[in-house]
Amino acid sequence: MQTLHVDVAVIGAGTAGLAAYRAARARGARAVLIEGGPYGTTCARVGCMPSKLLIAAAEAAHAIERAPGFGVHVDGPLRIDGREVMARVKRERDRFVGFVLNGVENIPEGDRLRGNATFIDRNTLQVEGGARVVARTVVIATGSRPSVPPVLSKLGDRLVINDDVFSWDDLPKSVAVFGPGVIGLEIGQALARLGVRVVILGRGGRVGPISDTVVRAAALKAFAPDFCVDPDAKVARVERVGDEVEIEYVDCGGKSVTQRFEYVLAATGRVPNIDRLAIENAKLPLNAVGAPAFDRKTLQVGDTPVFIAGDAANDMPLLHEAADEGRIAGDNAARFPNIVEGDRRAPLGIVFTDPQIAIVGGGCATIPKGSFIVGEVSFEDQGRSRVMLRNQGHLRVYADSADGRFLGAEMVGPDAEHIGHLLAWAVQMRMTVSQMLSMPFYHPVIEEGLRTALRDLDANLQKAQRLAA
Ligand SMILES: Cc1cc2nc3c(=O)[nH]c(=O)nc-3n(C[C@H](O)[C@H](O)[C@H](O)COP(=O)(O)OP(=O)(O)OC[C@H]3O[C@@H](n4cnc5c(N)ncnc54)[C@H](O)[C@@H]3O)c2cc1C
Ligand SMILES: NC(=O)c1ccc[n+]([C@@H]2O[C@H](COP(=O)([O-])OP(=O)(O)OC[C@H]3O[C@@H](n4cnc5c(N)ncnc54)[C@H](O)[C@@H]3O)[C@@H](O)[C@H]2O)c1
Repeated sequence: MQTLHVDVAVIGAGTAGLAAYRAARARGARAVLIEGGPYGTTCARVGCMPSKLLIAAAEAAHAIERAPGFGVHVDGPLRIDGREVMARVKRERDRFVGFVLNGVENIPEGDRLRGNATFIDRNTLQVEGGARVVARTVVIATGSRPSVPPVLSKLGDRLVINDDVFSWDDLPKSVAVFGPGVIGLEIGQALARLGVRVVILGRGGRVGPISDTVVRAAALKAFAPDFCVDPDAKVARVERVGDEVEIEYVDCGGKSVTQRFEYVLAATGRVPNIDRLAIENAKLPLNAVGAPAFDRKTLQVGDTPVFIAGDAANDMPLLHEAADEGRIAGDNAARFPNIVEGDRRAPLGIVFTDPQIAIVGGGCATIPKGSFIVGEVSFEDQGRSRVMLRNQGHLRVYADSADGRFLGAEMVGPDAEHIGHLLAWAVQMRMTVSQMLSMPFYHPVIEEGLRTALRDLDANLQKAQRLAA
């Protein structure tokens, strides 16, 4: 068996792994990139990009359905060709994957190892059916996979995950989505707008990444016309019957119903791929949930020569965070033991539903209770939003009650992807609410709604300061 001696071994050629490999190489390290599955990254193959392509088709259909509200009519019924929809999703997806594959092909062949890696010890990896790799340092960048609850595990080929959706040649007639998280809401709403009968059933009351109850209520109100989304559903039975799945549940009208669906989509969360690495052989320090304990600024696991990045780390399982973490981990793996802290950005999460959701600064659940003041605005009467018939949703903004520093926001509403960016930049620049209000606001724009929320926050800050004096 061949044994390779390298400086840095990166496990996983996804977004984090590719960034780690490139950062290690940039520092002059001899590095290898080990991949057990298909090249192309989760984001491009079955994640960010195909989901946004499906959503884009749904937006086109929805724009036609909304047009009569402006007095614009398309005579004749709307026709959605599921085969054409899926063909475009896959064609464009393949283009994005192609760019990643080109990048992988540019990596010297000797640096690319194929097969699943497992730990023999902290510095030694076995590549399944291939070489043994002895490395000065290792970067774990193995991503995540869907976690399927036992109640769905007996549905055979009627149970699908996100990967399966993007391999469909045609749209199905009906889908029951389990999990009103980010994936469930994005894919569920897109399918519903493309004419698929959809129900979204959750557990525990969560809606996407929202933690503010006012914003959560506004989101449920906004999504209601598209489908029944019950974040804490009472599901009595899930059973395969022939080529369908029969579900007995309490619907959004409070009625107990039994309905059949062509597919069940499991969107019930993702688990990091760290359980198939024989990680126990590396004797790494573990956290409370049994995962490697690491420093989020250096990505080092304890004081070991092992680093972790991307969804495998399960800190902020988002694309831009995976890229940042990969870069920091790869750089530090090459510098080891002289590691440095990398820059982390202000937290920002966006859900591409309609209306969109944005969570800035980690949202209100991450700010200690009693230490912040809230300002808010409803978009129902916001000028530009009404002009465009997109007047739904709510924005809540939070500031430090001691010094007026802006801390974050939660929003469901029009153009939340753009408002979210403005607000995340303000968090990262450590701006105060009055500094934000001194910035330009054009007329008539959706950002005027943001100004209303900031003015409300400013007034509430002043009130709190007067009361404290
Ligand atoms: C449907 C969906 C939509 C999404 N949309 C967005 C979005 O709009 N915006 C956003 O920011 N994020 C989005 N995400 C999240 C984003 O895709 C992930 O955070 C990101 O892709 C994680 O990158 P990664 O490098 O950690 O993992 P991956 O890209 O999954 O790479 C991990 C790699 O490791 C390999 N591997 C695993 N185990 C081993 C082993 N033992 N040996 C060798 N190789 C191994 C895997 O085969 C894989 O190629 C979405 C995710 C999904 C599922
Ligand atoms: N736009 C984006 O940035 C984007 C899009 C898609 C995915 N992602 C990433 O992928 C991650 C995973 O997404 P996800 O939607 O799978 O997870 P999630 O954690 O966002 O949501 C999972 C949902 O499933 C529910 N749930 C759990 N068990 C259940 C059960 N037995 N029955 C019904 N509901 C159940 C949970 O309460 C939660 O609401 C996200 O956290 C995000 O980081 C990001």
